[in-house]
Amino acid sequence: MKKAAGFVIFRKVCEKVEYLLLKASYGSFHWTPPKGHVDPGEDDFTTALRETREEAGYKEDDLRIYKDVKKSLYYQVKGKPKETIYWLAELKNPQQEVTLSDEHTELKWLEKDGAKELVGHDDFSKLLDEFHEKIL
Ligand SMILES: Nc1ncnc2c1ncn2[C@@H]1O[C@H](COP(=O)(O)OP(=O)(O)OP(=O)(O)OP(=O)(O)OC[C@H]2O[C@@H](n3cnc4c(N)ncnc43)[C@H](O)[C@@H]2O)[C@@H](O)[C@H]1O
Repeated sequence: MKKAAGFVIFRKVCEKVEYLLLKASYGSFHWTPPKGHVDPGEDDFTTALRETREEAGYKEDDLRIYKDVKKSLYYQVKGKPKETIYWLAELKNPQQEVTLSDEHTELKWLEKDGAKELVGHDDFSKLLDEFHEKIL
């Protein structure tokens, strides 16, 4: 099965919790958190860190990672099954800007309901509700 891994990254701004979404520069121009394909021999967590560095410019030290808040989504891409694994992470410095790669054209920081609407997949909405409950 095709596998991807990444982080649902949030920041706290004036008591509000905002989630980071990136818009793909290809295909259906879909919005997701930073994540990407797990390379052969790479463990899922290493992939999540690598893809987040490549796609958003954030390093492990920039994040407060909730290692025990983790969930997989299962869906079909072009008729083939795919698993995408997310961990929850807080951006330590909410002012730190995203550096986009060529894989994305836009970014948004949105509160939970706006993020759910923009992504537009029920399983992601459920994940976000579950993760949101875990935020300290
Ligand atoms: N169509 C295309 N044209 C040109 N280059 C392409 C391409 N697709 C991929 N690439 C290349 O692949 C690279 C990306 O690879 P990676 O960056 O390594 O891998 P990825 O994030 O897992 O890829 P992708 O964006 O396709 O996955 P997602 O599951 O979000 O999204 C895959 C699909 O699943 C849908 N989806 C996302 N979440 C879903 C969910 N929860 N439920 C149902 N469908 C969902 C999305 O809307 C989307 O349609 C890019 O550099 C690009 O070059």
